[in-house]
Order: sequence, then C-alpha cells, then structure tokens
Amino acid sequence: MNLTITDVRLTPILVADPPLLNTQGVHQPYTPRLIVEVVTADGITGVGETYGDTKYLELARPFAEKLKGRQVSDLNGLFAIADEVSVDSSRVENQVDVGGLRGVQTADKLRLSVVSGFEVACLDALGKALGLPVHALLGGKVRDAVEYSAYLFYRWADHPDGVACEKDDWGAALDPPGVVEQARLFKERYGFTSFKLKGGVFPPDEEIAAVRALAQAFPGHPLRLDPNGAWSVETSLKVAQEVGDVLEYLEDPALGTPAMAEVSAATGVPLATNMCVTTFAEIKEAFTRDAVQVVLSDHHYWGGLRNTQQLAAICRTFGVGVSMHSNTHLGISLAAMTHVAATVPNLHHACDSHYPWQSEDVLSARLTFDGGKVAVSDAPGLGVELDRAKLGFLHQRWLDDDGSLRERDDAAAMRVAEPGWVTPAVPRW
Ligand SMILES: O=C([O-])C(=O)C[C@H](O)[C@@H](O)C(=O)[O-]
Ligand SMILES: [Mg+2]
Repeated sequence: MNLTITDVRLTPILVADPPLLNTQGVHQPYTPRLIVEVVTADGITGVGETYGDTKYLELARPFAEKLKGRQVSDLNGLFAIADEVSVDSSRVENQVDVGGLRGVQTADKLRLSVVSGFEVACLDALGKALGLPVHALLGGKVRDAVEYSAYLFYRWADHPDGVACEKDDWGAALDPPGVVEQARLFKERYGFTSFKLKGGVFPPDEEIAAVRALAQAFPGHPLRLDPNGAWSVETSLKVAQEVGDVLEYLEDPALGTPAMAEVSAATGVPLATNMCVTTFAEIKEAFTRDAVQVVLSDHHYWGGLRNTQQLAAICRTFGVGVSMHSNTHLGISLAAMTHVAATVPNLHHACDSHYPWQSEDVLSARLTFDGGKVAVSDAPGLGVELDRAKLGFLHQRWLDDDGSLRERDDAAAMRVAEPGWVTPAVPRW
C-alpha cells in the first residue's frame, strides 16, 4: 500500500443559501466553500470541505503544494505545514469573523480552518486505503447515530427582488407564528426534536415571544436561543430570567468572556458558546471564570476532527458540556461532523447543522436525517461519494462570479434590501 500523496485538488464553489437573518445582516444568495481532494499513489481520493473565502484559498493553495509527497497518515504533520504558510496581516482584522460568527479573527484560526479541510480529506483517503470508517481511525464510535437539532432562522421568503438566487418552499419566518411554523416543518421533514433559534435579529422582547411560542407548541423539547453576542449583560440577564425555564442553554448572549462571566455569575441558565471559546488558548480564562457551561465544537475552526476530540476531553475534565456549532456546509462536512461526534462520549447535546438549508450538494447521494439523527457510516473513509458533475456546476458558478459573492458578507447582502445598513455595534440591545 502506497499512502504517498501525489496530487491535491482544490475546488472553490458557490452554493445556494437562503435569506437567513442574523445580527450582522442576511446570508448571500450564494456562499463560498472549498472542496479539497487528496489523491494517493495508489489512486485513492479523499475529500474534505472548509470555508471558501479568498483568505482561506490564499492559504490552501501553498498548503496543497507542500502536502504533495507526504503520507496521508501524517496528520500531525499538517500542523507543521500550517505553520509554514504565512497569513497576510491585512486578512486578520480585529473584528468578528462573519463566516461562522466565531469571535475575533486571528492568523492561527485561519490556518486551523484550512488544516481541517486537509485533515478530513487525509482521513477519508486513509480510511479508504485501510478499509476502515473515519470513526474507527478516531478510536471508534460510541453511538450508532448522531442527533442534530433544528436550526431555526428568522428569514425572508425570498432574497430581495432582482437578486439571482435559487428559490425554496420554506416561506418567511419573521414573527412567533412564523418561527413555530418553521419548527413544525423541520420536525415533519427531518424528525428533529430540539430547536435552536438564531436570535440577535429583532429586539429581545420579540425573540422572547418566539421562544415562548416554541415552548408552547413543542412542550418538553429542548430549546436554545443564540443572538451571537448582540446583548448587554443586563439584557442577557433579562432574557435569561424570562425564558430560562424553557431553555436547554442560552448561547453567546453577550460578547466575550468577561461579559459572559458576568452573565453566568448572575443566572442559573447554562451558557453555551462558539464565540468566546474558539481556540485552545481561550479555554483557560473562560473555564476558570466559569463563563460558559457548554462549548460548541466545530472541527472547521478547531483544526480538525482530532482537535475536536481533544477539546471534548478538556471539557470533560472541567465538567463543561459539549455541543457542536455549524454554519453553511455541505454533506462532506456533515459526514465529518457525524464521524467525530460519534466518538465523543460526552456529547450530551444535539449538534447544530445548517445542512437542511442547503438545497445543493457535491455528493451523489445526500445524507439524511431520520428522527433528527444521522446514522454513523461504517463504510470505508467518510462513506460519501463525490459527484463530479455537481462539483463542476458549482465551481462554474464560482468562476462566473464577478467577485462579489466570493467573500461571505452578510452586511453587504443586507444593504441590497436596506441601503443604509451597517454591521450593528455590539451590544446592539
Ligand atoms: O453562532 C452560531 O451558531 C453561528 O454563528 C452559526 C452561523 O454562522 C449562523 O449564525 C449564520 O450562518 O448566520
Ligand atoms: Mg452560536
């Protein structure tokens, strides 16, 4: 068996995305992703997926060159390669990264997001070469299916008039009845039994009313509310007071560890984050100050599936819960998320996934949710198959774009509907 990497293919694509609202603006009609393929000397191809904005492509291209000639089994070596790839300082703005709303951007976070795409591709190739599923390479599954939650968004029925886009049949959700109807559809179509509402869009009283309406429509179902740090400490405590009794957790009510620690000290409602604990370096302060009780892992920005396991081990040590964050992704990433989630014993919360919002994919067969769960594949590698025609179509869309959609920019997408829109200052309420 020859595990030497002889070729690496990088294919940037644009995938359809509905008009989902968040505190920064609205999703663009098409969003960038990067599909990674590594090919071994034996002709085995492994696939991975990560962010596709230019700042990631700039790192992925030299990374891919350095990967050739190495072994797909050399996963630790990926971090050494990452250190050799330089990040343009203008890419590291001192502001929240909208591609995942995951705290402040740093050079390391950009590098780790690129590593993750290559790590997944290497694991897929290695698993295919050895005849083992990715979960086995990670130590073996502790469950046969992984539970996901319905990711509810306030949204318009369509993108603004005149904007080229794909249509869907979800309809608008801009008030409590709309949110409940969306949840009902999620339950009917996918069997989800827990619900997360993306908040920070409307004044908190409206979002409190939406959560109350969900609690009434789906009694006993775990609920989460996530305004992406849009609230002050005072507002966060008010919301915790009003809906804490029905929340599984409140996610990033306020921005940053100090504010989260203040909220945490004054409420019994568990706080979750994918914004103040986004790298290993941020763990110590947050855990020492008991700022968060649940961390949302995300293999894309923690640096891969094995780093996700390490994060989970640290959380277990400190008695902090683990859940999983998601932003726009396709089936390769859902498969990767499912494999790693299957190996984490202390994953006691349903994972987030945007996948139901994605009508397009690069796989020949979409992954499916049954009773809100994705079955853990035992096929070699990730257990997915790339559809070259679909990949080519989505890549052509990227090639045809004049550059305006190649960087995710929710504020720019919002300006199409509201010309004066700027990313709101935080705290917004
Ligand atoms: O905090 C979160 O869960 C996210 O930021 C997930 C996504 O990025 C979501 O907010 C989005 O895409 O608008
Ligand atoms: Mg979040």
